[in-house]
Amino acid sequence: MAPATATSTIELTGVGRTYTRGKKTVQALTGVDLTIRQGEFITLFGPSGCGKSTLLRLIAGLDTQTTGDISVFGTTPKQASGRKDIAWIPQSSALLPWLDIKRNASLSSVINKRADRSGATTRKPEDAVDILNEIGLADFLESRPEQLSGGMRQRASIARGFAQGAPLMLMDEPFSALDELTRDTLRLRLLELWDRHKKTIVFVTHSAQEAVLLSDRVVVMSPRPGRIRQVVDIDFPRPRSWELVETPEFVAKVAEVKQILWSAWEGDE
Ligand SMILES: Nc1ncnc2c1ncn2[C@@H]1O[C@H](COP(=O)(O)OP(=O)(O)OP(=O)(O)O)[C@@H](O)[C@H]1O
Repeated sequence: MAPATATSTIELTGVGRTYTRGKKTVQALTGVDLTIRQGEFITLFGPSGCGKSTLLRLIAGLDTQTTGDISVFGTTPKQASGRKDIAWIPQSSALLPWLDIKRNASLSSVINKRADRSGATTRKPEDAVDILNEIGLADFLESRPEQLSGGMRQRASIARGFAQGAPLMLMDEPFSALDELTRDTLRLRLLELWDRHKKTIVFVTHSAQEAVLLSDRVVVMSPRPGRIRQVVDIDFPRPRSWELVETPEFVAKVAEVKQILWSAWEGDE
């Protein structure tokens, strides 16, 4: 395994994942080499079936690679997950319906007390109410999930992830079920939180525009078998705003990222 450097959070070396069901074999990922730096916002971008979620699940320790090595903060993903150093933000908010938003967002502090007492974790739990305020839910702390819109529920889910205090956050298409206007707002809110709380974020999306707006680097992937085509640096200054999206440079960068994807597909045929 490649040694993790002081500034690297995640090292993936020759990572592959093959699923076998009966006589059928699916090579979901092959030959993935990637180093993710501490504090980086990195996005996995590609079409359906290129292995984005598989890769995220491997980093989370929810699944195990068939080949290669993964190091998260110098240990296996499962060990990092056991230390509560990884927060997972799912596609749908997955809040507990019988708890109000404040209690939902605070839940991890209650659940993870044992890991905190062991002293092994590097996570620093944060006040859930502070983060709910930051993400614009100050007036809804006592509301239950069913009383909120889909966008508000997803905000609460993101707040819960940040309140957990894990240094690494894995986000699997967290905005995909939301309408375009809500997505636009939440993208910027997420960037503000990331900037203030200094997390490493690995984010999965189908949207080239979302990938370019949010990321320091975009990992462009292609399917059959799932692999990395190219890693694209996104150098636009931060903080980023909607004015950036209108600029010719931004539009050109989105086109460049899409072009890498299309050329990968043409190469497959
Ligand atoms: N548990 C599993 N058993 C068998 N095949 C699987 C399993 N999980 C994923 N696959 C296959 O692995 C490939 C990659 O799937 P994965 O969900 O990682 O892709 P994705 O890029 O996240 O797709 P999407 O954007 O649609 O979520 C697909 O061909 C999928 O059918």
